[in-house]
Amino acid sequence: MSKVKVMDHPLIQHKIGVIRRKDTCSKDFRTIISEIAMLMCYEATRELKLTDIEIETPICTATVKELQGKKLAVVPILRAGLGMVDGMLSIIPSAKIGHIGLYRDPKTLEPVEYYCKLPADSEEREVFVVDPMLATGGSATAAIQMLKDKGVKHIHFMCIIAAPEGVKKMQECHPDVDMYIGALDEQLNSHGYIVPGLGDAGDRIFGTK
Ligand SMILES: O=P(O)(O)OC[C@H]1O[C@H](OP(=O)(O)OP(=O)(O)O)[C@H](O)[C@@H]1O
Ligand SMILES: O=c1cc[nH]c(=O)[nH]1
Ligand SMILES: [Mg+2]
Repeated sequence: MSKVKVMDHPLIQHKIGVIRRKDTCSKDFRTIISEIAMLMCYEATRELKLTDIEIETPICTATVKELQGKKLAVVPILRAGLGMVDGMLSIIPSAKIGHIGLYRDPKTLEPVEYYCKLPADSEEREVFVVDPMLATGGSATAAIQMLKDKGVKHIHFMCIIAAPEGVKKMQECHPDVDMYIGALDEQLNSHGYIVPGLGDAGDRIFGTK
């Protein structure tokens, strides 16, 4: 069964409180989404493996730690996932970026695929799929299936707000994928929006509604 880590860091919780407010403007919303993504990335990379290497300091030879093995990739689910990329790159600047385009059909709530472009060596990378919202789980499970179909094996999922329905669907469909969640909310409403949530993350990031 996948590991589910709900963030308890006070800075993350405070910032999530600010983006939930309906009067937080697009500019502030974008900035804070990026800051949360950076803080969550710090937590989500806590278990990356290290190896010892020998280096020369200006004083002597020393054994230091270096990230071992697999390189990293960040894969945002368009559009809203784009808002998390810069924050993550600010602390893992060498990560490659893939893009998966999916939108949720407003009537059926089913994900509709429109784009997929991944780094050439994604199969060898530790991939972090990012999207601020996990609602029914349709988009995240479909995106992760697209990655698996292309041979990606080491997948983690990061979202800022999750509904219990989405977490359950992820665990059923992808029990091998760890989940890092900023806040676990109560439920979905009849339109498939997370309650209390923060509304439509993509629209709030890009100012489209
Ligand atoms: O778990 P689900 O029920 O699939 O809902 C979550 C999805 O809905 C939102 O995207 P949206 O369809 O609004 O696209 P957008 O990012 O382009 O706004 C959100 O960013 C997720 O991708
Ligand atoms: O609450 C929700 C649900 C899906 N997508 C969003 O952006 N917000
Ligand atoms: Mg949207």
